[in-house]
Amino acid sequence: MNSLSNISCEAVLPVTELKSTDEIERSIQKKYRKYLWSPFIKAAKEFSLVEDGDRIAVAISGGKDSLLLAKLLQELQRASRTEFELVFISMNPGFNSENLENLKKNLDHLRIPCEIYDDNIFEIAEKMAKDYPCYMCAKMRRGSLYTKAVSLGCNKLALGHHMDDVAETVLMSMFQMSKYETMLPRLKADNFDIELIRPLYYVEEKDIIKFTANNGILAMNCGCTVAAGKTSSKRRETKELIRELAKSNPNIKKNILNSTKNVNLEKILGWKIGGKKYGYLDKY
Ligand SMILES: Nc1ncnc2c1ncn2[C@@H]1O[C@H](COP(=O)(O)OP(=O)(O)OP(=O)(O)O)[C@@H](O)[C@H]1O
Repeated sequence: MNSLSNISCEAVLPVTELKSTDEIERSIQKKYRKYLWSPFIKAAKEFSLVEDGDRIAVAISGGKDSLLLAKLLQELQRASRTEFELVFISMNPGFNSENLENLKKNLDHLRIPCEIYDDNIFEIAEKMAKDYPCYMCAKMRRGSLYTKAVSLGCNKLALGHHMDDVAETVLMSMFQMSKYETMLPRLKADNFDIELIRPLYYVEEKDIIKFTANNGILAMNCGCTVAAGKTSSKRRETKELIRELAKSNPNIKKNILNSTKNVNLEKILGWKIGGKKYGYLDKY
């Protein structure tokens, strides 16, 4: 076993015993309708994420976000007139046996018929980029999931990124890379004939945590050193910053996300389209 897979982290712990599958499924439409179902539907409609004839691979990491993503898409399939197929896939990057057993237990209890396949990216990421393996790991994970989804005949791959991930990404681009851009809710994959969709785009992480903890689900919290808080992570710093700012501005995450819908190009110094750079002085 490699060291990335063998560290425990601050957990989202259940605050009750595990609820029955029926109860958990019902809670999506009842107790959490406003916080989970409605924002999920809003994003699905606004960005046409799910369409007739789609065959969607749902990427399950075993964490709280993708478990909820699977349940929401199953519920949509049950409730909507749109005809689409779902295929659930989980890449085992070298999880320890405890995590793997828990993942299988959760999939079984939540009635998610998921194929778990091995791709030992932890070991490779750690060898190639020992101090900051995140980037390498994420890149390899994306390639692995695209390849698997395409091999299963899927035209879309659904990921569990949520509103907090989006807001953090916008700030990280500005603070770390001096550029303004966001994580898109739907995009064509580079080098693969597949689209990536993010149906939790408008769902807040705190509501996913409530759903998970109050239904007694012990989701996988992290399978690696970085998520366990052992290595410096810019994302963690940014999350902390937004949390701090939200104390005086509760709308901060929504505002950051919405700012990417309201870019006033007349008050921007420079921008890029199709790899070409433009500046506001071009028209003078
Ligand atoms: N090992 C994996 N197998 C399949 N899908 C994965 C895997 N790891 C990540 N994903 C997909 O990529 C998304 C983003 O990954 P990330 O590691 O940022 O997860 P996260 O924000 O902790 O979400 P989650 O709670 O679902 O783990 C996940 O929600 C999931 O859809």
